[in-house]
Amino acid sequence: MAEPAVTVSALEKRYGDVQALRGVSFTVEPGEIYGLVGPNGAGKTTTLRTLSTLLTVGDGDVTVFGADVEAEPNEVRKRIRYLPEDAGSYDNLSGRQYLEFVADFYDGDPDATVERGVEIADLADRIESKTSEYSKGMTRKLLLASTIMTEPDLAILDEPTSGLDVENARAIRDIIKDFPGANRSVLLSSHNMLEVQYLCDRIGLLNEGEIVAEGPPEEIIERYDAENLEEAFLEAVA
Ligand SMILES: Nc1ncnc2c1ncn2[C@@H]1O[C@H](COP(=O)(O)OP(=O)(O)OP(=O)(O)O)[C@@H](O)[C@H]1O
Repeated sequence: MAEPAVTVSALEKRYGDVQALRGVSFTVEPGEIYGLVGPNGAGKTTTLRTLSTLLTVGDGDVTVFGADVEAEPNEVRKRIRYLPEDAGSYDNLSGRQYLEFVADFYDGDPDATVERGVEIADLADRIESKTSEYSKGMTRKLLLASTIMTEPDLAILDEPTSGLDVENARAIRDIIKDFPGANRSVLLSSHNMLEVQYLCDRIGLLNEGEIVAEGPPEEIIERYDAENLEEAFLEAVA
């Protein structure tokens, strides 16, 4: 079997007195969209930031394509791109200039990378406008495009559609759904149950630092004899 994109094993994390993660374990397979879903404060961002090598591992083991995030962070960084929930672009650059700026950090033909980004962002001639003039939805599309235009093996996306209207959220979801290939994976977080049901091959329901249920969304719904994922979540934490 192919090496997992991600393995998280018994991950614990504490911030002072707050126990944010209490033994979280899951894997993400190549080609898979995996969603961590749960309420505010469940530990989603903490998990994603640990995988992205931005936080130390408290306890447990975390690997990305077989590389340990603490022992080999540079190996991990070569394979991933991380889009934080609160990411911004540079106000004085146009959308295209921002994509050019990002493309220069990565291998590959920068022109081809930028063209891919322009196509993914799908902002028509507004790609030439300064990003300070973008709406929230336009900015998010640009940032998502800049994240996946470099074709990382693993895209880690924190709340990719948070705060967006229905149309922009749908556009972002479609971009994400189109991204994985045989060897490319997506790990995303969301508190939107409908979103993960639409997007994800498998999900982990995270609550108070623990995964309370895991599997394909339909299987979880069936397991709890629920109408939808929201109801299944409430059953799982009851
Ligand atoms: N830098 C920090 N210092 C102290 N506590 C923190 C810090 N970052 C997160 N926490 C705490 O850790 C827990 C998990 O937070 P985290 O941000 O990982 O949750 P989340 O599921 O991403 O939430 P949200 O959906 O609101 O973004 C929360 O109790 C939070 O208050």
